[in-house]
Amino acid sequence: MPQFDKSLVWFRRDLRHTDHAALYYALSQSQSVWCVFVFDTDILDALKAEGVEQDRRVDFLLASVAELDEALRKAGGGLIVLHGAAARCIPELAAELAVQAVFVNTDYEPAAVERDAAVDKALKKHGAQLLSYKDQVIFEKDEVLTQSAKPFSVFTPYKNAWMAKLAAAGGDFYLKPYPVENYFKALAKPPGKAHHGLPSHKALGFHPSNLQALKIPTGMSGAQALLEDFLGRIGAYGTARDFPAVKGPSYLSIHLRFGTVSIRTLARAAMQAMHAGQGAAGAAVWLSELTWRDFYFMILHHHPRVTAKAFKPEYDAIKWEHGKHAEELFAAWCEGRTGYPLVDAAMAQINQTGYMHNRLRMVVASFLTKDLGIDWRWGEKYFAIHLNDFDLSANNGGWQWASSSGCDAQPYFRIFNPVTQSEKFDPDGKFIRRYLPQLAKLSDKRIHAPWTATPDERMSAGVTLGTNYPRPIVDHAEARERTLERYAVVKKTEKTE
Ligand SMILES: Cc1cc2nc3c(=O)[nH]c(=O)nc-3n(C[C@H](O)[C@H](O)[C@H](O)COP(=O)(O)OP(=O)(O)OC[C@H]3O[C@@H](n4cnc5c(N)ncnc54)[C@H](O)[C@@H]3O)c2cc1C
Repeated sequence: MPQFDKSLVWFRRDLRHTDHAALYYALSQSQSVWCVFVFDTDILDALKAEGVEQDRRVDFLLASVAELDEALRKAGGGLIVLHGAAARCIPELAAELAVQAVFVNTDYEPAAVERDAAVDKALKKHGAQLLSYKDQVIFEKDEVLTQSAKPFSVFTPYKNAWMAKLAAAGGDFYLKPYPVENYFKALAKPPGKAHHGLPSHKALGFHPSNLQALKIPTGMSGAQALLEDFLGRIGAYGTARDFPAVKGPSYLSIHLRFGTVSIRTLARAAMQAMHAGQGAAGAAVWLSELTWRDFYFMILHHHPRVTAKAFKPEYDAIKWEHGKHAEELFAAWCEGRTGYPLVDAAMAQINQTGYMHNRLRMVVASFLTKDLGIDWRWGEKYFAIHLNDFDLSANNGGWQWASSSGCDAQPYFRIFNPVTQSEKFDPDGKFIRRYLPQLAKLSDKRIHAPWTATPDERMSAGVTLGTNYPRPIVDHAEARERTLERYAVVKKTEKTE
Protein backbone atom coordinates (compact mmCIF):
# COMPACT_ATOMS: atom_id res chain seq x y z
CA MET A 1 0.00 0.00 0.00
CA PRO A 2 1.38 3.45 -0.86
CA GLN A 3 2.38 5.51 2.15
CA PHE A 4 0.85 8.78 0.88
CA ASP A 5 -2.49 9.57 -0.75
CA LYS A 6 -1.30 12.71 -2.48
CA SER A 7 2.19 13.99 -3.15
CA LEU A 8 3.94 16.65 -5.13
CA VAL A 9 7.28 16.45 -6.96
CA TRP A 10 9.02 19.81 -7.17
CA PHE A 11 11.40 19.86 -10.16
CA ARG A 12 14.33 22.26 -9.85
CA ARG A 13 17.61 21.37 -11.55
CA ASP A 14 16.43 17.91 -12.63
CA LEU A 15 14.32 18.51 -15.75
CA ARG A 16 13.68 14.94 -16.85
CA HIS A 17 11.05 12.29 -16.20
CA THR A 18 13.32 9.25 -16.32
CA ASP A 19 16.00 8.07 -13.87
CA HIS A 20 14.85 10.71 -11.38
CA ALA A 21 15.20 9.85 -7.68
CA ALA A 22 12.50 12.15 -6.25
CA LEU A 23 9.97 11.22 -8.95
CA TYR A 24 10.68 7.54 -8.42
CA TYR A 25 10.22 7.72 -4.64
CA ALA A 26 7.10 9.87 -4.95
CA LEU A 27 5.41 7.65 -7.53
CA SER A 28 6.31 4.41 -5.79
CA GLN A 29 5.09 5.65 -2.39
CA SER A 30 1.98 7.64 -3.33
CA GLN A 31 -1.48 7.05 -4.72
CA SER A 32 -1.44 10.23 -6.73
CA VAL A 33 1.45 12.55 -7.66
CA TRP A 34 1.45 16.07 -9.11
CA CYS A 35 4.54 17.62 -10.63
CA VAL A 36 5.52 21.29 -10.44
CA PHE A 37 8.21 23.63 -11.71
CA VAL A 38 8.56 27.21 -10.45
CA PHE A 39 10.23 30.03 -12.38
CA ASP A 40 11.65 31.35 -9.15
CA THR A 41 11.57 35.14 -8.85
CA ASP A 42 14.13 34.98 -6.03
CA ILE A 43 16.63 33.70 -8.61
CA LEU A 44 15.41 35.63 -11.66
CA ASP A 45 15.15 38.96 -9.81
CA ALA A 46 18.74 38.62 -8.60
CA LEU A 47 19.83 38.33 -12.25
CA LYS A 48 17.74 41.33 -13.25
CA ALA A 49 19.31 43.31 -10.41
CA GLU A 50 22.68 42.67 -12.10
CA GLY A 51 21.31 44.31 -15.25
CA VAL A 52 20.76 41.05 -17.14
CA GLU A 53 18.00 41.44 -19.73
CA GLN A 54 18.67 38.35 -21.80
CA ASP A 55 19.83 35.07 -20.38
CA ARG A 56 20.37 31.91 -22.36
CA ARG A 57 19.55 29.92 -19.23
CA VAL A 58 16.03 31.37 -19.21
CA ASP A 59 15.55 30.20 -22.81
CA PHE A 60 17.09 26.84 -21.98
CA LEU A 61 14.72 26.47 -19.04
CA LEU A 62 11.65 27.45 -21.07
CA ALA A 63 12.44 24.89 -23.78
CA SER A 64 13.41 22.15 -21.34
CA VAL A 65 10.38 22.69 -19.09
CA ALA A 66 8.13 22.51 -22.18
CA GLU A 67 9.70 19.19 -23.17
CA LEU A 68 9.36 17.82 -19.65
CA ASP A 69 5.71 18.86 -19.53
CA GLU A 70 5.02 17.10 -22.80
CA ALA A 71 6.80 13.94 -21.66
CA LEU A 72 4.88 13.91 -18.37
CA ARG A 73 1.61 14.42 -20.23
CA LYS A 74 2.36 11.47 -22.49
CA ALA A 75 3.01 9.43 -19.34
CA GLY A 76 -0.41 10.41 -17.95
CA GLY A 77 0.41 13.54 -15.92
CA GLY A 78 1.76 16.98 -16.80
CA LEU A 79 3.59 19.85 -15.21
CA ILE A 80 2.12 22.59 -13.06
CA VAL A 81 4.15 25.68 -13.96
CA LEU A 82 4.31 28.63 -11.58
CA HIS A 83 6.07 31.99 -11.61
CA GLY A 84 6.81 33.47 -8.19
CA ALA A 85 8.99 33.02 -5.12
CA ALA A 86 9.37 29.24 -4.80
CA ALA A 87 9.74 29.47 -1.01
CA ARG A 88 6.19 30.82 -0.90
CA CYS A 89 4.60 29.14 -3.97
CA ILE A 90 5.42 25.57 -3.01
CA PRO A 91 3.85 25.57 0.47
CA GLU A 92 0.80 27.39 -0.98
CA LEU A 93 0.39 24.84 -3.76
CA ALA A 94 0.95 21.96 -1.34
CA ALA A 95 -1.82 23.33 0.89
CA GLU A 96 -4.15 23.90 -2.08
CA LEU A 97 -3.65 20.33 -3.33
CA ALA A 98 -3.69 18.97 0.23
CA VAL A 99 -0.59 16.85 -0.38
CA GLN A 100 1.12 15.08 2.49
CA ALA A 101 4.62 15.24 1.05
CA VAL A 102 6.70 17.28 -1.36
CA PHE A 103 9.50 15.26 -2.97
CA VAL A 104 12.68 16.95 -4.18
CA ASN A 105 16.18 16.07 -5.24
CA THR A 106 18.75 17.52 -2.85
CA ASP A 107 20.30 20.84 -3.80
CA TYR A 108 23.64 21.51 -2.09
CA GLU A 109 24.00 25.25 -2.67
CA PRO A 110 23.79 27.21 0.61
CA ALA A 111 20.92 29.44 -0.61
CA ALA A 112 18.96 26.39 -1.77
CA VAL A 113 19.58 24.59 1.53
CA GLU A 114 18.19 27.62 3.35
CA ARG A 115 15.20 27.85 0.99
CA ASP A 116 14.42 24.16 1.38
CA ALA A 117 14.58 24.42 5.16
CA ALA A 118 12.08 27.31 5.01
CA VAL A 119 9.79 25.33 2.70
CA ASP A 120 9.95 22.31 5.00
CA LYS A 121 9.04 24.50 7.96
CA ALA A 122 6.09 26.02 6.09
CA LEU A 123 4.90 22.58 4.94
CA LYS A 124 5.01 21.24 8.47
CA LYS A 125 2.49 23.90 9.51
CA HIS A 126 0.01 22.12 7.23
CA GLY A 127 1.02 18.65 8.36
CA ALA A 128 3.07 17.99 5.21
CA GLN A 129 6.80 17.42 4.82
CA LEU A 130 9.68 17.92 2.40
CA LEU A 131 11.43 14.67 1.43
CA SER A 132 14.83 15.11 -0.18
CA TYR A 133 16.86 12.54 -2.18
CA LYS A 134 20.34 12.28 -3.61
CA ASP A 135 20.13 12.56 -7.38
CA GLN A 136 22.54 15.22 -8.65
CA VAL A 137 25.72 13.35 -7.77
CA ILE A 138 26.92 9.77 -7.52
CA PHE A 139 28.18 10.23 -3.95
CA GLU A 140 27.14 13.08 -1.67
CA LYS A 141 27.96 14.61 1.68
CA ASP A 142 29.68 12.01 3.90
CA GLU A 143 29.45 9.07 1.52
CA VAL A 144 33.12 9.24 0.57
CA LEU A 145 35.43 10.03 3.50
CA THR A 146 39.08 9.56 4.37
CA GLN A 147 40.15 6.61 6.51
CA SER A 148 39.88 8.86 9.54
CA ALA A 149 36.28 9.66 8.56
CA LYS A 150 37.06 13.22 7.47
CA PRO A 151 36.06 14.93 4.22
CA PHE A 152 38.77 14.80 1.57
CA SER A 153 40.44 18.02 0.48
CA VAL A 154 42.72 16.51 -2.16
CA PHE A 155 41.21 15.19 -5.37
CA THR A 156 43.27 12.10 -6.27
CA PRO A 157 42.72 10.19 -3.01
CA TYR A 158 39.06 11.28 -3.15
CA LYS A 159 38.77 9.87 -6.65
CA ASN A 160 40.44 6.62 -5.59
CA ALA A 161 38.02 6.24 -2.67
CA TRP A 162 35.09 7.20 -4.97
CA MET A 163 36.10 4.51 -7.49
CA ALA A 164 36.67 1.95 -4.72
CA LYS A 165 33.19 2.58 -3.32
CA LEU A 166 31.66 2.03 -6.76
CA ALA A 167 33.66 -1.16 -7.26
CA ALA A 168 32.86 -2.49 -3.78
CA ALA A 169 29.15 -2.28 -4.62
CA GLY A 170 29.62 -4.38 -7.72
CA GLY A 171 30.38 -1.56 -10.13
CA ASP A 172 26.90 -0.61 -11.23
CA PHE A 173 24.82 -0.46 -8.05
CA TYR A 174 25.16 3.31 -7.62
CA LEU A 175 24.80 3.91 -11.35
CA LYS A 176 21.53 2.04 -11.86
CA PRO A 177 18.71 4.15 -13.26
CA TYR A 178 15.61 4.65 -11.11
CA PRO A 179 12.83 2.70 -12.88
CA VAL A 180 10.40 5.63 -12.78
CA GLU A 181 8.39 4.41 -15.78
CA ASN A 182 7.11 1.37 -13.83
CA TYR A 183 5.08 3.73 -11.64
CA PHE A 184 3.72 6.27 -14.12
CA LYS A 185 0.15 5.22 -13.31
CA ALA A 186 0.36 7.33 -10.12
CA LEU A 187 0.90 10.55 -12.13
CA ALA A 188 -1.91 13.09 -11.70
CA LYS A 189 -2.90 15.67 -14.30
CA PRO A 190 -2.40 19.35 -13.41
CA PRO A 191 -5.58 20.69 -11.78
CA GLY A 192 -7.24 23.23 -14.09
CA LYS A 193 -5.82 25.73 -16.53
CA ALA A 194 -4.73 28.27 -13.92
CA HIS A 195 -1.59 26.32 -13.18
CA HIS A 196 -0.71 25.18 -16.65
CA GLY A 197 1.17 26.65 -19.59
CA LEU A 198 4.53 28.33 -19.78
CA PRO A 199 5.09 32.01 -18.95
CA SER A 200 6.30 34.16 -21.85
CA HIS A 201 9.73 35.82 -21.90
CA LYS A 202 7.89 39.08 -21.30
CA ALA A 203 6.09 37.73 -18.25
CA LEU A 204 9.42 36.56 -16.87
CA GLY A 205 10.94 39.98 -17.59
CA PHE A 206 13.60 38.85 -20.08
CA HIS A 207 14.15 39.30 -23.82
CA PRO A 208 14.84 36.16 -25.87
CA SER A 209 18.56 35.38 -26.12
CA ASN A 210 20.59 33.93 -29.00
CA LEU A 211 20.37 30.38 -27.59
CA GLN A 212 18.39 29.13 -30.59
CA ALA A 213 20.67 30.83 -33.11
CA LEU A 214 23.62 29.14 -31.40
CA LYS A 215 21.83 25.81 -31.90
CA ILE A 216 22.45 24.79 -28.29
CA PRO A 217 20.32 21.65 -27.92
CA THR A 218 17.80 21.84 -25.08
CA GLY A 219 15.85 19.40 -22.93
CA MET A 220 16.20 15.65 -22.56
CA SER A 221 16.34 15.18 -26.33
CA GLY A 222 19.18 17.70 -26.59
CA ALA A 223 21.15 15.94 -23.86
CA GLN A 224 20.63 12.58 -25.55
CA ALA A 225 21.81 13.92 -28.91
CA LEU A 226 24.94 15.46 -27.37
CA LEU A 227 25.71 12.27 -25.47
CA GLU A 228 25.39 10.08 -28.56
CA ASP A 229 27.62 12.44 -30.50
CA PHE A 230 30.20 12.46 -27.70
CA LEU A 231 30.25 8.68 -27.24
CA GLY A 232 31.43 8.40 -30.83
CA ARG A 233 34.57 10.39 -29.95
CA ILE A 234 35.03 9.65 -26.23
CA GLY A 235 38.21 7.69 -26.98
CA ALA A 236 39.95 10.86 -28.14
CA TYR A 237 38.77 12.92 -25.14
CA GLY A 238 42.00 12.58 -23.15
CA THR A 239 44.02 14.42 -25.78
CA ALA A 240 41.41 16.44 -27.70
CA ARG A 241 39.86 18.06 -24.61
CA ASP A 242 42.72 20.53 -24.20
CA PHE A 243 42.44 22.22 -27.60
CA PRO A 244 39.68 24.83 -27.76
CA ALA A 245 39.48 24.77 -31.58
CA VAL A 246 38.81 21.02 -31.53
CA LYS A 247 35.47 19.36 -30.80
CA GLY A 248 36.93 17.49 -27.82
CA PRO A 249 34.65 17.81 -24.77
CA SER A 250 31.04 16.68 -24.46
CA TYR A 251 29.36 20.12 -24.12
CA LEU A 252 26.99 18.44 -21.66
CA SER A 253 27.64 20.87 -18.78
CA ILE A 254 24.44 22.88 -19.26
CA HIS A 255 22.50 19.61 -19.26
CA LEU A 256 24.16 18.49 -16.04
CA ARG A 257 23.35 21.91 -14.61
CA PHE A 258 19.65 21.57 -15.35
CA GLY A 259 19.43 17.80 -15.02
CA THR A 260 18.09 17.06 -18.49
CA VAL A 261 20.29 13.97 -18.25
CA SER A 262 21.12 12.06 -15.08
CA ILE A 263 24.67 11.84 -13.76
CA ARG A 264 24.15 8.06 -13.47
CA THR A 265 23.48 7.79 -17.22
CA LEU A 266 26.71 9.64 -17.95
CA ALA A 267 28.87 7.76 -15.44
CA ARG A 268 27.43 4.45 -16.70
CA ALA A 269 28.22 5.39 -20.30
CA ALA A 270 31.78 6.26 -19.27
CA MET A 271 32.18 2.96 -17.40
CA GLN A 272 30.84 0.99 -20.36
CA ALA A 273 33.25 2.72 -22.71
CA MET A 274 36.09 2.00 -20.26
CA HIS A 275 35.27 -1.68 -20.24
CA ALA A 276 34.66 -1.89 -23.97
CA GLY A 277 38.38 -1.54 -24.62
CA GLN A 278 38.24 0.87 -27.53
CA GLY A 279 38.14 4.40 -26.21
CA ALA A 280 38.89 3.21 -22.68
CA ALA A 281 41.61 5.76 -21.97
CA GLY A 282 39.50 8.75 -23.02
CA ALA A 283 36.48 7.44 -21.11
CA ALA A 284 38.55 7.07 -17.93
CA VAL A 285 39.65 10.71 -18.18
CA TRP A 286 36.06 11.81 -18.73
CA LEU A 287 34.82 9.80 -15.73
CA SER A 288 37.52 11.54 -13.72
CA GLU A 289 36.06 14.92 -14.77
CA LEU A 290 32.62 13.79 -13.63
CA THR A 291 34.26 12.86 -10.32
CA TRP A 292 35.69 16.40 -10.04
CA ARG A 293 32.08 17.53 -10.23
CA ASP A 294 31.11 15.30 -7.27
CA PHE A 295 34.26 16.46 -5.45
CA TYR A 296 33.32 20.14 -5.64
CA PHE A 297 29.72 19.44 -4.56
CA MET A 298 31.18 17.62 -1.55
CA ILE A 299 33.54 20.52 -0.79
CA LEU A 300 30.67 23.01 -0.95
CA HIS A 301 28.57 20.86 1.36
CA HIS A 302 31.31 20.58 4.00
CA HIS A 303 32.73 24.08 3.60
CA PRO A 304 29.92 26.45 2.57
CA ARG A 305 32.17 29.38 3.63
CA VAL A 306 34.07 28.95 0.31
CA THR A 307 31.34 30.97 -1.38
CA ALA A 308 32.80 34.08 0.23
CA LYS A 309 36.23 33.10 1.56
CA ALA A 310 39.35 31.30 0.41
CA PHE A 311 39.32 27.57 1.13
CA LYS A 312 42.81 28.07 2.58
CA PRO A 313 42.21 30.96 5.03
CA GLU A 314 45.75 32.35 4.74
CA TYR A 315 44.96 33.34 1.14
CA ASP A 316 42.45 35.86 2.41
CA ALA A 317 45.46 37.95 3.51
CA ILE A 318 46.35 38.64 -0.13
CA LYS A 319 45.97 42.27 -1.10
CA TRP A 320 44.29 42.43 -4.48
CA GLU A 321 44.38 45.43 -6.78
CA HIS A 322 41.57 47.85 -6.07
CA GLY A 323 40.23 51.24 -7.06
CA LYS A 324 39.74 52.81 -10.48
CA HIS A 325 42.77 51.18 -12.09
CA ALA A 326 41.64 47.71 -10.98
CA GLU A 327 38.16 48.42 -12.32
CA GLU A 328 39.61 49.44 -15.68
CA LEU A 329 41.72 46.29 -15.87
CA PHE A 330 38.69 44.20 -14.93
CA ALA A 331 36.54 45.88 -17.60
CA ALA A 332 39.24 45.15 -20.21
CA TRP A 333 39.26 41.48 -19.14
CA CYS A 334 35.45 41.23 -19.24
CA GLU A 335 35.27 42.82 -22.68
CA GLY A 336 38.20 40.89 -24.15
CA ARG A 337 40.50 43.93 -24.53
CA THR A 338 43.62 42.69 -22.73
CA GLY A 339 45.82 42.54 -25.84
CA TYR A 340 46.51 38.83 -25.22
CA PRO A 341 44.68 37.09 -28.09
CA LEU A 342 43.91 33.77 -26.36
CA VAL A 343 42.46 35.58 -23.34
CA ASP A 344 40.45 37.95 -25.51
CA ALA A 345 39.15 35.17 -27.78
CA ALA A 346 38.10 33.18 -24.69
CA MET A 347 36.22 36.17 -23.29
CA ALA A 348 34.56 36.65 -26.69
CA GLN A 349 33.48 33.01 -26.52
CA ILE A 350 31.77 33.39 -23.14
CA ASN A 351 30.24 36.76 -24.08
CA GLN A 352 28.87 35.54 -27.41
CA THR A 353 27.85 31.98 -26.48
CA GLY A 354 27.75 31.54 -22.68
CA TYR A 355 30.21 28.64 -22.98
CA MET A 356 33.94 28.68 -22.41
CA HIS A 357 36.29 25.79 -23.04
CA ASN A 358 37.80 24.35 -19.84
CA ARG A 359 41.42 25.10 -20.83
CA LEU A 360 40.42 28.70 -21.46
CA ARG A 361 38.57 29.00 -18.15
CA MET A 362 41.88 28.12 -16.51
CA VAL A 363 43.83 30.55 -18.70
CA VAL A 364 41.52 33.55 -18.20
CA ALA A 365 41.12 32.89 -14.47
CA SER A 366 44.88 32.73 -14.07
CA PHE A 367 45.27 35.89 -16.15
CA LEU A 368 42.75 37.83 -14.06
CA THR A 369 44.18 36.82 -10.71
CA LYS A 370 47.87 36.48 -11.48
CA ASP A 371 48.51 38.87 -14.38
CA LEU A 372 46.05 41.58 -13.38
CA GLY A 373 46.07 40.97 -9.62
CA ILE A 374 42.27 41.06 -9.40
CA ASP A 375 40.37 39.23 -6.66
CA TRP A 376 39.15 35.82 -7.89
CA ARG A 377 35.67 36.66 -6.56
CA TRP A 378 35.24 39.31 -9.28
CA GLY A 379 35.86 36.74 -11.98
CA GLU A 380 33.76 34.14 -10.22
CA LYS A 381 30.82 36.53 -10.22
CA TYR A 382 31.29 37.42 -13.88
CA PHE A 383 31.24 33.72 -14.77
CA ALA A 384 28.17 33.16 -12.57
CA ILE A 385 26.26 35.73 -14.60
CA HIS A 386 27.53 34.74 -18.03
CA LEU A 387 28.05 30.96 -18.06
CA ASN A 388 25.16 28.85 -19.33
CA ASP A 389 26.45 26.00 -17.19
CA PHE A 390 27.13 28.09 -14.09
CA ASP A 391 27.25 25.82 -11.10
CA LEU A 392 28.25 27.37 -7.80
CA SER A 393 30.36 24.41 -6.65
CA ALA A 394 32.35 23.87 -9.89
CA ASN A 395 32.70 27.59 -10.57
CA ASN A 396 33.94 28.36 -7.08
CA GLY A 397 36.21 25.32 -7.21
CA GLY A 398 37.61 26.40 -10.59
CA TRP A 399 38.29 29.97 -9.48
CA GLN A 400 39.87 28.95 -6.20
CA TRP A 401 41.98 26.41 -8.10
CA ALA A 402 43.24 29.06 -10.51
CA SER A 403 43.94 31.63 -7.78
CA SER A 404 45.67 28.90 -5.69
CA SER A 405 43.41 29.57 -2.70
CA GLY A 406 41.37 26.40 -3.12
CA CYS A 407 41.65 22.84 -1.93
CA ASP A 408 44.07 20.93 -4.14
CA ALA A 409 44.69 24.10 -6.10
CA GLN A 410 47.47 24.95 -8.48
CA PRO A 411 50.52 26.19 -6.46
CA TYR A 412 50.64 29.99 -6.23
CA PHE A 413 53.98 30.17 -8.05
CA ARG A 414 52.62 28.34 -11.08
CA ILE A 415 51.53 31.20 -13.29
CA PHE A 416 50.21 30.45 -16.76
CA ASN A 417 51.97 32.36 -19.50
CA PRO A 418 49.10 33.44 -21.77
CA VAL A 419 51.35 33.38 -24.86
CA THR A 420 52.87 29.95 -24.35
CA GLN A 421 49.42 28.55 -23.43
CA SER A 422 48.21 29.95 -26.73
CA GLU A 423 51.12 28.47 -28.71
CA LYS A 424 50.61 25.10 -27.06
CA PHE A 425 46.83 24.74 -27.11
CA ASP A 426 45.85 26.79 -30.18
CA PRO A 427 49.03 26.22 -32.20
CA ASP A 428 47.65 27.32 -35.57
CA GLY A 429 45.53 30.10 -34.07
CA LYS A 430 42.30 28.54 -35.31
CA PHE A 431 40.36 29.37 -32.16
CA ILE A 432 41.73 32.91 -32.00
CA ARG A 433 40.83 33.51 -35.65
CA ARG A 434 37.25 32.32 -35.00
CA TYR A 435 36.68 34.93 -32.29
CA LEU A 436 39.09 37.71 -33.27
CA PRO A 437 38.71 38.01 -37.04
CA GLN A 438 40.75 41.24 -37.02
CA LEU A 439 43.84 39.10 -36.28
CA ALA A 440 43.01 36.39 -38.83
CA LYS A 441 45.67 37.40 -41.33
CA LEU A 442 48.58 37.30 -38.89
CA SER A 443 50.86 34.28 -39.31
CA ASP A 444 50.47 31.22 -37.05
CA LYS A 445 53.64 32.37 -35.31
CA ARG A 446 52.61 35.97 -34.63
CA ILE A 447 48.93 35.52 -33.85
CA HIS A 448 49.63 34.57 -30.22
CA ALA A 449 51.44 37.86 -29.51
CA PRO A 450 50.70 40.49 -32.20
CA TRP A 451 53.08 43.03 -30.61
CA THR A 452 56.00 40.76 -31.53
CA ALA A 453 55.17 41.04 -35.26
CA THR A 454 57.20 43.55 -37.25
CA PRO A 455 55.38 46.71 -38.38
CA ASP A 456 55.42 45.30 -41.94
CA GLU A 457 53.90 42.01 -40.82
CA ARG A 458 51.18 43.84 -38.94
CA MET A 459 50.50 46.20 -41.79
CA SER A 460 50.08 43.44 -44.34
CA ALA A 461 47.76 41.58 -41.90
CA GLY A 462 45.68 44.75 -41.41
CA VAL A 463 46.43 44.90 -37.67
CA THR A 464 47.05 48.29 -36.04
CA LEU A 465 47.85 48.01 -32.37
CA GLY A 466 45.84 50.44 -30.27
CA THR A 467 43.34 50.84 -33.10
CA ASN A 468 41.77 47.55 -34.21
CA TYR A 469 43.49 45.45 -31.56
CA PRO A 470 44.78 46.58 -28.13
CA ARG A 471 48.37 46.59 -26.97
CA PRO A 472 48.92 44.24 -23.99
CA ILE A 473 47.51 45.88 -20.85
CA VAL A 474 50.26 44.32 -18.73
CA ASP A 475 53.70 42.91 -19.36
CA HIS A 476 53.46 39.25 -18.35
CA ALA A 477 57.00 39.00 -16.99
CA GLU A 478 56.53 42.08 -14.78
CA ALA A 479 53.09 40.93 -13.68
CA ARG A 480 54.56 37.59 -12.73
CA GLU A 481 57.05 39.27 -10.39
CA ARG A 482 54.30 41.41 -8.84
CA THR A 483 52.22 38.28 -8.27
CA LEU A 484 55.03 36.46 -6.55
CA GLU A 485 55.37 39.47 -4.22
CA ARG A 486 51.60 39.62 -3.71
CA TYR A 487 51.50 35.95 -2.79
CA ALA A 488 54.50 36.26 -0.45
CA VAL A 489 52.03 36.41 2.46
CA VAL A 490 51.19 32.75 1.86
CA LYS A 491 54.65 31.58 0.85
CA LYS A 492 55.59 30.19 4.27
CA THR A 493 52.51 28.00 4.48
CA GLU A 494 52.94 26.62 0.97
CA LYS A 495 56.52 25.58 1.62
CA THR A 496 55.75 23.72 4.79
CA GLU A 497 52.72 21.86 3.41
C1 LIG B 1 37.46 29.04 -13.48
C2 LIG B 1 36.57 27.85 -13.81
C3 LIG B 1 35.19 27.97 -13.68
C4 LIG B 1 34.37 26.87 -13.97
N1 LIG B 1 33.00 27.01 -13.82
C5 LIG B 1 32.19 25.95 -14.04
C6 LIG B 1 30.79 26.06 -13.87
O1 LIG B 1 30.27 27.09 -13.46
N2 LIG B 1 30.02 24.97 -14.17
C7 LIG B 1 30.58 23.80 -14.60
O2 LIG B 1 29.83 22.84 -14.86
N3 LIG B 1 31.89 23.66 -14.74
C8 LIG B 1 32.73 24.70 -14.49
N4 LIG B 1 34.07 24.56 -14.67
C9 LIG B 1 34.62 23.24 -15.03
C10 LIG B 1 34.76 22.97 -16.55
O3 LIG B 1 35.43 24.01 -17.16
C11 LIG B 1 33.41 22.76 -17.23
O4 LIG B 1 32.66 21.78 -16.53
C12 LIG B 1 33.56 22.26 -18.66
O5 LIG B 1 34.33 23.16 -19.41
C13 LIG B 1 32.19 22.10 -19.28
O6 LIG B 1 32.27 21.68 -20.60
P1 LIG B 1 31.87 20.21 -21.04
O7 LIG B 1 30.54 19.83 -20.53
O8 LIG B 1 32.08 20.14 -22.51
O9 LIG B 1 32.96 19.37 -20.25
P2 LIG B 1 33.54 17.88 -20.38
O10 LIG B 1 35.01 18.02 -20.54
O11 LIG B 1 32.82 17.07 -21.39
O12 LIG B 1 33.28 17.31 -18.93
C14 LIG B 1 32.09 16.61 -18.58
C15 LIG B 1 31.50 17.16 -17.32
O13 LIG B 1 32.38 16.96 -16.23
C16 LIG B 1 32.23 18.02 -15.30
N5 LIG B 1 33.51 18.71 -15.17
C17 LIG B 1 34.50 18.79 -16.09
N6 LIG B 1 35.54 19.46 -15.59
C18 LIG B 1 35.20 19.83 -14.34
C19 LIG B 1 35.85 20.55 -13.31
N7 LIG B 1 37.09 21.03 -13.44
N8 LIG B 1 35.19 20.76 -12.16
C20 LIG B 1 33.94 20.27 -11.97
N9 LIG B 1 33.28 19.58 -12.91
C21 LIG B 1 33.89 19.36 -14.07
C22 LIG B 1 31.20 18.97 -15.87
O14 LIG B 1 29.96 18.67 -15.29
C23 LIG B 1 31.24 18.64 -17.36
O15 LIG B 1 30.04 18.93 -18.03
C24 LIG B 1 34.92 25.65 -14.38
C25 LIG B 1 36.32 25.55 -14.52
C26 LIG B 1 37.13 26.64 -14.24
C27 LIG B 1 38.62 26.50 -14.39
